[in-house]
Amino acid sequence: MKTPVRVAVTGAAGQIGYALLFRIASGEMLGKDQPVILQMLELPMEKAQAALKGVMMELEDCAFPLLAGMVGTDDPKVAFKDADYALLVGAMPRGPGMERKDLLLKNAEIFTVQGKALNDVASRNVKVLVVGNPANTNAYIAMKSAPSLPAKNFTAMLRLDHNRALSQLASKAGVAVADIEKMVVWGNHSPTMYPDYRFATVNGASLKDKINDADWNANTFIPVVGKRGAAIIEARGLSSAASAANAAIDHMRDWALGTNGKWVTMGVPSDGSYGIPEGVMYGVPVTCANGEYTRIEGLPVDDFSRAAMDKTLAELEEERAGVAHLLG
Ligand SMILES: NC(=O)c1ccc[n+]([C@@H]2O[C@H](COP(=O)([O-])OP(=O)(O)OC[C@H]3O[C@@H](n4cnc5c(N)ncnc54)[C@H](O)[C@@H]3O)[C@@H](O)[C@H]2O)c1
Ligand SMILES: O=C(O)C[C@H](O)C(=O)O
Repeated sequence: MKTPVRVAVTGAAGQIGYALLFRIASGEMLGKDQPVILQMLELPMEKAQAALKGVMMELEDCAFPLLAGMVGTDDPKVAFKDADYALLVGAMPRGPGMERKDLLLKNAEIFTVQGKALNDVASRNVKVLVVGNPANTNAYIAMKSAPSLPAKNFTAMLRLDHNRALSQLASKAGVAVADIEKMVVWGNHSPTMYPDYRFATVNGASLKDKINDADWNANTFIPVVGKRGAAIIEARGLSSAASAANAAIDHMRDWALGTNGKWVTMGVPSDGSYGIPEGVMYGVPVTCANGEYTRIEGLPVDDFSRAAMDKTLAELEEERAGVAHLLG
């Protein structure tokens, strides 16, 4: 049996937490031979802590063979202590009348505190995934608040967008999701993201050629994927949870266990390639092996793509400027 690893999850009593924790404890994220210790963070409010207690009781009742321990806390330094993996899900939701800017600032406070706590107490190899919105900028804030951890350890979740794009493409082209390779989603996890299937293949053949519909790409595919989160909220009255948790599992599993050469999308601090300034937390195609991600470099960028990639970059730069004064 392997030594247990420590997995911190924030917002553990929320919707995504409820769809996520049981799958981590059953081995779907890190493998069926990897014991885990769950370190769960919730707000100090009585209701949140009571709900967390209930989730922990249910985890106990599953008698998961891989669940080697559990910690429930309202203290980030307890939740992140020696954490090998940290899934930052908890965030302040947008309330009535709240501007995007207000949301950004409220979350900036949360992710500054959590970034500092990770910096102080987490494993030096901790792999951090930020799910809570605005995910890219929250990840950027956490990264900047943790100067003694490598910047590459901080990532933002674009995988839900990647998976949404795969399903839309599979349905349009009448092919199996599993047969599509080399899909990319560039930029911010927001409606400005740019899902890009120029390089995608199905069983080795070009998917773009097979679909051959530029109008569908610009006027249906890109907006449908970009606005899918809002469509789910409209339909359910709540934001996506099971699919978001599933994407978080996909992201962490691939990062930890590898993709066997398959491209996946991760929001990672830019290395300056593709004209994206260094440090911006931007969705790019990667492969993963041996616990590390490697960007796919050198893809051609045509005029349409340049405009789309710059639009989502401009939004990220605006978000970054909005929180710059908090980051010192
Ligand atoms: N990146 C993505 O693709 C994606 C997809 C879906 C949802 N999301 C985002 O994920 C976040 C969580 O969604 P949800 O549906 O689970 O929300 P939720 O409101 O059901 O749960 C969030 C939980 O986080 C807790 N929380 C808030 N601030 C916290 C803090 N500082 N520390 C610890 N816990 C805290 C709350 O008490 C709550 O229990 C939201 O920001 C949502 O917009 C992102
Ligand atoms: O779109 C949202 O606000 C929720 C979430 O980020 C999603 O993409 O489902």
